[in-house]
Amino acid sequence: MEKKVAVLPGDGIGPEVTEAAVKVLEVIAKRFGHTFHFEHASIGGDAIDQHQNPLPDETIAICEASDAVLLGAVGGPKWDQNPQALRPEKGLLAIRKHFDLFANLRPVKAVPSLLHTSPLKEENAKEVDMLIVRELTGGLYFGEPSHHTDEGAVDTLLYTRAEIERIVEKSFEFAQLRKGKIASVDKANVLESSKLWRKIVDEKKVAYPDVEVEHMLVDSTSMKLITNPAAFDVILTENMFGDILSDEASVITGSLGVLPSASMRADSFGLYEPVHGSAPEIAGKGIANPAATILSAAMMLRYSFGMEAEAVAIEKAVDTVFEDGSFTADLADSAQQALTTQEWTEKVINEIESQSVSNSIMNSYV
Ligand SMILES: NC(=O)c1ccc[n+]([C@@H]2O[C@H](COP(=O)([O-])OP(=O)(O)OC[C@H]3O[C@@H](n4cnc5c(N)ncnc54)[C@H](O)[C@@H]3O)[C@@H](O)[C@H]2O)c1
Ligand SMILES: CC(C)[C@H](C(=O)O)[C@@H](O)C(=O)O
Ligand SMILES: [Mg+2]
Repeated sequence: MEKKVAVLPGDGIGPEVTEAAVKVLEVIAKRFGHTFHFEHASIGGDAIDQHQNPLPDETIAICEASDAVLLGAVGGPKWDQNPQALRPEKGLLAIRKHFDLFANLRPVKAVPSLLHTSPLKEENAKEVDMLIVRELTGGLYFGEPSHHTDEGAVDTLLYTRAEIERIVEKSFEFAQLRKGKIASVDKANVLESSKLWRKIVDEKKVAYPDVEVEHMLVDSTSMKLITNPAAFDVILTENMFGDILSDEASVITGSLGVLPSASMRADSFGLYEPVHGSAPEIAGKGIANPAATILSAAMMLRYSFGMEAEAVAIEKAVDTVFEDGSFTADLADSAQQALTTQEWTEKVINEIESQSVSNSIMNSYV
């Protein structure tokens, strides 16, 4: 297959981790006989510096001409004092909105070889396998009015029925493919938008009798994520709650550096990015963990290109490298044992290449 991928490295560690993921995708292309065309474009602070715009038209055009987008991260102290329209984060919100990427999938799965780094007791963490389905193009992030003066400030939490219905349906579809359990997380004891959210979840669940639904409040959910994370299958929630709960859930698995994400719309086009940000304090040192971006690339292969075997090849290689005890600094026991971003990526690449050898040996016996 031939596919076009727009690569938006962004800021901080973004360029380091996207470079790693592109290298892995190139190896996958070679091993499985595909052609991936990569076109790089700017977003975030990088785009502000070059074009005075966190999401230039040229970047949108490159993404529109692509089958999927791979993004690193945006933001950093350099742009923190900029006016709102020139904040790197605006570029990220704008690209999500422009492409109508309403469904943000954030899988959180315990990796046995990382459990030593989790602050949770091993018996609590080891069975964790959840999918956070976060609404991504509505809610507080986009509601108008939204502005501030020195005397006051306003943000607006707005959800339309249609916006809620489509994310609720997505979460039911995913629950049917998993353990059939949804925790729909809201703040219906206070927020009007959450009351409508609950009503729509209840309406929709009639069509999915095989799925069990529990409504949960976001405050106690954040506690249960720590005390009993294995109890969750699909967590369905709105934009802001999903942002916070996914960073919290990353702690269970050991590091924010291993959590991937996919942002999808109704068709197969998607944007793939790590859950983490631009980590400015470690940027340029070559020590960032590229696993989250490499695993996001695997999600791209699965959801945008329908390449399941290729996605599994990456996921297996990442697991094997962790099992071998190879870690970047965020997960290593000591600085001496830590691999650089490049060294760790090379291990994943070698692993994929050795899978190819064992597969061809297998094939020669069939
Ligand atoms: N999707 C995105 O582009 C995105 C997401 C979150 C934050 N941000 C932006 O990133 C900037 C920094 O935000 P922050 O510090 O709150 O969050 P962050 O996710 O960048 O970092 C949080 C912590 O995790 C560590 N970390 C994150 N990714 C890592 C990796 N791959 N390897 C090793 N360690 C890693 C960092 O060093 C830091 O200690 C802000 O400007 C924020 O707006 C962007
Ligand atoms: C950078 C920020 C706008 C973004 C968000 O809140 O969605 C980030 O935290 C994320 O999780 O992707
Ligand atoms: Mg976040």
